[in-house]
Amino acid sequence: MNSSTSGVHSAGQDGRVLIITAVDAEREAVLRGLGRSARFEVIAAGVGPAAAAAGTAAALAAGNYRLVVSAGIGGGFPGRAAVGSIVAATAIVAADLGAETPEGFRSVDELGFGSSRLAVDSARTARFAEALAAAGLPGASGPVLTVSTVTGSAATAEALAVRVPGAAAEAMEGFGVATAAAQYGLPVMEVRAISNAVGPRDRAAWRIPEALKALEAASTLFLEVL
Ligand SMILES: O=C(O)c1cccc(C(=O)CC[C@H]2O[C@@H](n3cnc4c(=O)[nH]cnc43)[C@H](O)[C@@H]2O)c1
Repeated sequence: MNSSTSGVHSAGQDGRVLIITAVDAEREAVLRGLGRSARFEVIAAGVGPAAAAAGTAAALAAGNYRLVVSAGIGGGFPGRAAVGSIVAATAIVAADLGAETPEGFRSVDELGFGSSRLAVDSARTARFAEALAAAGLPGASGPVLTVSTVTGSAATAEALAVRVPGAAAEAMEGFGVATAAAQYGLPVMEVRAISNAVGPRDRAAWRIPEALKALEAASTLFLEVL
């Protein structure tokens, strides 16, 4: 057992909720919010959709879960999700999965190779969004994009917003987590605490401590909603 899977949340128990983060700082924020509840397992699986899918699949093969949640920090689309707010995904979209053509980007859907959009557990997502509002936490809902490259220009941000109408946030793991969950027939959710705006790269402007605090606050609501 490594440091990312050890602790009070790894006690064997049926029907738990599996929460996948990318890095340990996110995992620790989620654990602070959850307290000592044994209903949850929280694993830091690594950055990006491949690590997320592999880590999720390995956890699902080893345990008994009823729900999978992709959680962490993320970029918020201007006008949709402000820094410090919490986004509940209404869909999980692999926004850069496709082909570049002379006519522009073509998604895997258009290419006939599958779907770049996976459904979330809409009932639990709605309950979570209601709980955010009731707790007075700043929240937003909308599709959350999974990208392999963090957006770093206004042009890409605009292209993604056009590609996925209503896009609220982007991150790098949701589609991998959701793909693994789907293979096990399990419902999935994605929750992102916004650390930065999607747009021109300005790493110094990322508000990671604030986002981790928001992630911790959001995770307290998992106890009542999930
Ligand atoms: O440096 C730190 O202390 C630190 C603490 C927690 C997390 C990080 C990360 O850099 C995690 C990488 C993670 O962040 C997500 N993310 C955040 N903003 C964006 C974005 O604008 N576009 C795409 N992904 C974003 C992503 O899911 C990465 O896994 C550092």
